[in-house]
Amino acid sequence: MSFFPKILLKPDVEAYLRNVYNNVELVSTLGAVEAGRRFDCLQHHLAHPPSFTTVRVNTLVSSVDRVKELLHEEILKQFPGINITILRHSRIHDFLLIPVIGPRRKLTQHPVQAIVGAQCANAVLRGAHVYSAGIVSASKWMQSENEVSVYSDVEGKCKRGAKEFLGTKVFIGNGIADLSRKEIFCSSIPIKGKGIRMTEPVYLTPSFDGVLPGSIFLQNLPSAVASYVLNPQPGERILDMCAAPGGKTTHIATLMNDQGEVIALDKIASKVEKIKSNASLLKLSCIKALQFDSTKASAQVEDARDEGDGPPFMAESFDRILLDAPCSGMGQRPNMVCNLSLKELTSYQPLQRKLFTVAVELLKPGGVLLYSTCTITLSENEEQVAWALKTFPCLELQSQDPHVGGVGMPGAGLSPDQLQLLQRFDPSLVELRDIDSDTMALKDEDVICLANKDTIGFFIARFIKKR
Ligand SMILES: C[S@@+](CC[C@H](N)C(=O)[O-])C[C@H]1O[C@@H](n2cnc3c(N)ncnc32)[C@H](O)[C@@H]1O
Repeated sequence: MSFFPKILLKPDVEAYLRNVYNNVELVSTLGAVEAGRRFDCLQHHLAHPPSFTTVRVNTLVSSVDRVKELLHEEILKQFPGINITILRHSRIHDFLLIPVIGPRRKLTQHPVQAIVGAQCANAVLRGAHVYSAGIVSASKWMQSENEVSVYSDVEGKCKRGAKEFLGTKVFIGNGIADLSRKEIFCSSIPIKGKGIRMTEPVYLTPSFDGVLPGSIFLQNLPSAVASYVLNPQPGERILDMCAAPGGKTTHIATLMNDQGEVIALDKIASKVEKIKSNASLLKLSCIKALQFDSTKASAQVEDARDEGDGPPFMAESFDRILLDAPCSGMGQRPNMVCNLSLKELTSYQPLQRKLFTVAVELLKPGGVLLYSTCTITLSENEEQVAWALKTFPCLELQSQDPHVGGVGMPGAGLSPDQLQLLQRFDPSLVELRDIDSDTMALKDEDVICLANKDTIGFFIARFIKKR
């Protein structure tokens, strides 16, 4: 049983990513040893959660300081006696940072064990309890109210209902069973709801499920940076081409003071419902969420509808466009095991280019196009920027404000000046360290600096369409 693993990747995927992080341009800048060290760091960090839980405050209904006070009270309720300081981000004004304490290496493990699926384990590492559907196996004597040690079945090899599991498992914390083994596996009706209440997770993260609904939105820091960099203004017409579940859509609408029009498209109907419910929960009325394939969102002149309707839309009809593209998602954390094949990992570039081409058509001259992904490959990030600049002479790469992440990664033939304009959040740049009370004794600016770096992997490029 390993306690502190690196992300488990398919061998050809690992080799592909190793090559990305050891590409000729990068190695000539950093040296082979440093490039190798960073790749090791990356693999480690991807398996672990970011060092902060980040919360966006809905500033249209609550003040950031009031929410900070209320969340502080909530954390004291959840973790009595543990002092966790909440910090306001100095540049992302509606953002609160809550340190994630861990990994806590000294927890005692109990004889009663439960094995959960890797997805469920990822959620537990970010503060969730264990839902009964996520439990794959449990000790044969597990009764409700037992103290249970919970493990992730990282390789997905445990048989549902097994009484014992001798394969690879990773300890993720202790909890109290809400149900017995019999209730979980022998019930004639599907069991829903909590199965184990986590009392001692390896990573101590408050659960904000159902806390201050409508006033807060859990969001990764780079996602909030993307909305700020887009810089939407009240009264503008904005297109969010790949919008579900609406994290950035709702942030954009909030930054516009709910004035103007944010058109949020997503290809999948059920996901569009999620955008609508998030918009309604956050009391935002300027969002219009529609199911549509954004690769078809640019109208030929003859099939364009009247302005205001759509899609498809008239060319050059949006002030700003967000293309938060479908991607391989390799920046997501924590991710102890990644089942993505190399074929899938490398399959996104053509779709991203199709969407990008539509975005350029729909953008007004002088308008801003923001391209982002939550992945770390060159092919979906810097290579796409190099392609865009070559394919669309009307586009100019612009600097970003705020720029709190790193710069672009060498390897796609971009100049050093161009790389400076890109914003890459790359966990490979973060030193390996545990977060404990020493971290909380750091100066605020050092904590914010850590929070800016120790995030999910993410990429942002901002373009302007020349007049
Ligand atoms: C990275 S997620 C978007 C996250 C979202 N922007 C947010 O901040 O909450 C990408 C989304 O693109 C959607 N998508 C994929 N292909 C699409 C297409 N051709 N047209 C519209 N949406 C698409 C997926 O359904 C998925 O919800």
